[in-house]
Order: sequence, then C-alpha cells, then structure tokens
Amino acid sequence: MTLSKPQYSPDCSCDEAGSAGRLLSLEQALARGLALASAVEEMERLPLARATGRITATAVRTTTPLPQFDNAGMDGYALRLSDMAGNGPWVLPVAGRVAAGDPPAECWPKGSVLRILTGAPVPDGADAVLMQEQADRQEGRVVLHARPRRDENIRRRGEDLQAGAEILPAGIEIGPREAAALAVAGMGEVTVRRQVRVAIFSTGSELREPGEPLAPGQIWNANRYMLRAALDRRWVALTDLGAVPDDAGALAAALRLATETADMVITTGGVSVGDEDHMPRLVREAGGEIHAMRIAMKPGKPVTLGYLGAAVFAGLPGNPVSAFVTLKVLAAPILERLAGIGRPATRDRLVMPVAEALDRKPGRLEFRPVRLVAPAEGGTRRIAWLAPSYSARVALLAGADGLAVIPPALSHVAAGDYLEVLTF
Ligand SMILES: Nc1nc2c(c(=O)[nH]1)N[C@H]1C(S)=C(S)[C@@H](COP(=O)(O)OP(=O)(O)OC[C@H]3O[C@@H](n4cnc5c(N)ncnc54)[C@H](O)[C@@H]3O)O[C@H]1N2
Ligand code: MOO
Repeated sequence: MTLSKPQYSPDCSCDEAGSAGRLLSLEQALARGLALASAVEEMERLPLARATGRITATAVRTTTPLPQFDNAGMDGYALRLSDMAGNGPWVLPVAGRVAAGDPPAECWPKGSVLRILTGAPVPDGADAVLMQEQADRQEGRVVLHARPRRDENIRRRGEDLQAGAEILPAGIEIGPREAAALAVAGMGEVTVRRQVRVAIFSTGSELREPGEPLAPGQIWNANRYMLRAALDRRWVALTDLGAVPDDAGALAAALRLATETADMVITTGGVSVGDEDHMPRLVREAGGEIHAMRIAMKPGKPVTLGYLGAAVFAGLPGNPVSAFVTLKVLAAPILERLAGIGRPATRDRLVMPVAEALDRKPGRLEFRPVRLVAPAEGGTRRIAWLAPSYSARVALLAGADGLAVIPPALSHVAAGDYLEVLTF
C-alpha cells in the first residue's frame, strides 16, 4: 500500500484544492502530491551486477576495514627508516620482491629493502615505500637517493573506511560511483526496493504515432515518447497503454486497466476545462480522489494530482512543454518518493544572470525554457530567452539548456538580474 492519509480535506470540488478560482502554489501542490506517496515496502536482494540503477533499501556498511591490509601506493622499495642513517645516498641489498596479489613477504632481514609494486602488501616493520624514480637499481642492490617521510606511499589498513562504516545510505540510486563503492567493500549482493510500477497513457483523439501518416487535424504523439524516455529507469517497471481517444468510455477503461497493477498512473491531456477534458471527472467517478489541481505555475496550470484505487494519479497537461515541466517539478518527485529515493534533488540548480530584460504577466511561478550562453567577452554564462510563447513548442526544449524559474510576483526581469535555473 502506498497511500498515507492527508491532513486536509481531499475533495477537490472545494476551493482549497485549487479547483475553483484560487490557484494552489506549487509548494502546496507538491506537498499534497508527496503526501499521497510513501516508498514501496517490498525489497529484493540482487547480485551487484544486476543492481545497477536500483535504489538501496537499507544503509550498507562495511564488514572489514578498507583497505584490508597495508599496501604500496607506488612501485618502488619498502624500507625501514632506521636503515637510512646519516646523509644519503644509501646502498642496500634487495632481499626480495612482492607484487599485487602476492601474500605478504615472510622474510625481510634488517638492513635490506624489498622490491614492491603498487597494491602489494607492505611487510610488517616497513616505514615507507620509496618510489622507484628516486632510486637506481643495480645487480642485487639499490641506491636510494631520498629519505621518504614515515608512511610515505603506504596505504594503511582501515585508512579509507573502518569496519562497520556506512558505504551508502538507504534511498540512493546505484550509479557508477555507488557500484564501485559497493564492489570495493566486497558486497556481492545488495538489498534494493522493488521497482515502482508506473502506467502511462496519452489522451487525445488527434494523436497518431510518429511514423504514421496524419489525416487533417491530427498530430504525432510527443508526450508518450517524452514520458517513455523519462521513465526509462531501472527502478521503474513501465506499462505503456499508448494513446486513448477523448471518449469517456475508452478513457475510463484505460484508467481501470492502468490502476489494476500500478503504483502510479501518469496521463497527459484532458485536464483543462474544454468539452473533451474528461480526466478529473473520470478519476472521481472511478472512486478516486483529487488532492490538487489548478496550480499557479506556468506552464502546467491544469495539472491534476490525486489517487485512484491504490495508485497515485498524476494527470499532466497535454501541451508537451507543460507535460515535461509538470513531470519534472511535480510528478517526478512523487515518483521518486514511491521509489524510496532519499537524496534531495538540489543537484541541478544554478543561479545565473539574465542576458536580456523580459516583461511578463505576473501571478504564476514560471518555468521558462532557456539557453545558457557565454558572453563573447568571456565570463559567467547568462540566461538567454528562447521564445515568447512555448507551452506547445516542444521542439524548442531539445535545444534548451534548462528552465529559468521566475517568481510569481515578477512582472519585469531586468538584464543582469539573477534567476535560478533547473539545468538539464
Ligand atoms: N479555456 C481554457 N482553455 C485552456 C486553459 C484554460 O485555463 N482555459 N488552459 C490551457 C492550458 S494552460 C493548457 S496547458 C492546456 C491543457 O489542456 P489539457 O491538459 O486538457 O490538454 P489537451 O486539451 O488534451 O491538449 C492540449 C494541447 O496539447 C496537445 N497534445 C495533447 N496531447 C499531446 C501529445 N501526447 N503529444 C503532442 N501534443 C499533445 C493537444 O493537441 C492540444 O493542442 O489547456 C489550455 N486551454
Ligand atoms: O498552464 Mo499551460 O500548461 O501554460 O500551457
């Protein structure tokens, strides 16, 4: 079960949820959306090789210190500082050789050095490894030209992590860095959360698949492929129901099918006020509840959040840029909560000056596709506007570098003002 009880009246026919007149702020809508979701509880234990892209379900701790044994950081000679009295150079016999993968040297007489290679175990009693560039090898002996500092070029047992130290917290997507950290600590298996089951469909009688011929009035379905690409994650199990025409019966059937197995249902289109915008009504008629709709954001005002059966429902607007933006700022954080992802998504935010002034109608928080351009004279990159109107111009997004965030009250942005940008 993925639902938690909200603290406010869930019936969205009331003003509070944003349906009548007053718009919800994005913060309010996001809080309500997040309150609908909690992390899927089931976990699975996977071999590390199959855990890529999955979400850690528990904190992972080392069982041994890392590194497990003192080892050489350079190719060179293991030595005792007590054998290097007075001023050098020092000439010492080479008593043996130890390479990475060899067991530690057993016999190492005082007054000698050991030839040692990077990663090889450093013998007990060694004070340092002198790198070979500071020595000259001769028949059976070596001339040492420098006295290393104590511990120089020795990686001591446990200096990386003590036994029991946390390698990764719960809620982390296993990418290349995380996989390497788990592997170096010897974790052959990892406990991850099960995949989040997401069902999607696009609504609209005008939609055809890319590659198909178009009759007059028809368009190619962009949102389906935007959603598919965005949800192509190893922690998502996707059911794609394709496109459904603006017919109440067909849409209700698609909603039923989608909610049979899904933790989250994401649709596009049909959430505005037109005669063929059926989605909020159908969700209610199917026994679902709507917790947020009509949000003071641009694009994306008609986005609709709630639940249906055991699934969280996110009805994104049909305009492709609106669908993209509402997925990024509303539906994706809810989905990440379902997946058990814990790391706050603050990584891809920058603050930058704008290149040119902009006048706009105040009232809604705006996410405007922009390019980030370096001035010809060099220096900080600046925000460059792309087009005055953009909700429907999805081709523009592919050439954008991010979304500039314009606070609701601003009617004028001056050249040189700083704005936050959500970078792609
Ligand atoms: N009288 C009003 N009309 C509209 C309002 C409003 O407040 N009052 N809001 C506008 C805003 S803002 C948006 S955003 C759209 C959202 O409408 P819907 O979510 O109901 O979307 P549709 O009407 O189904 O489609 C809108 C637009 O997008 C095209 N579309 C839809 N799906 C796709 C797809 N999968 N791929 C490509 N393009 C798609 C569709 O053909 C329409 O052109 O409502 C405004 N209207
Ligand atoms: O709110 Mo709509 O999403 O501007 O195009």
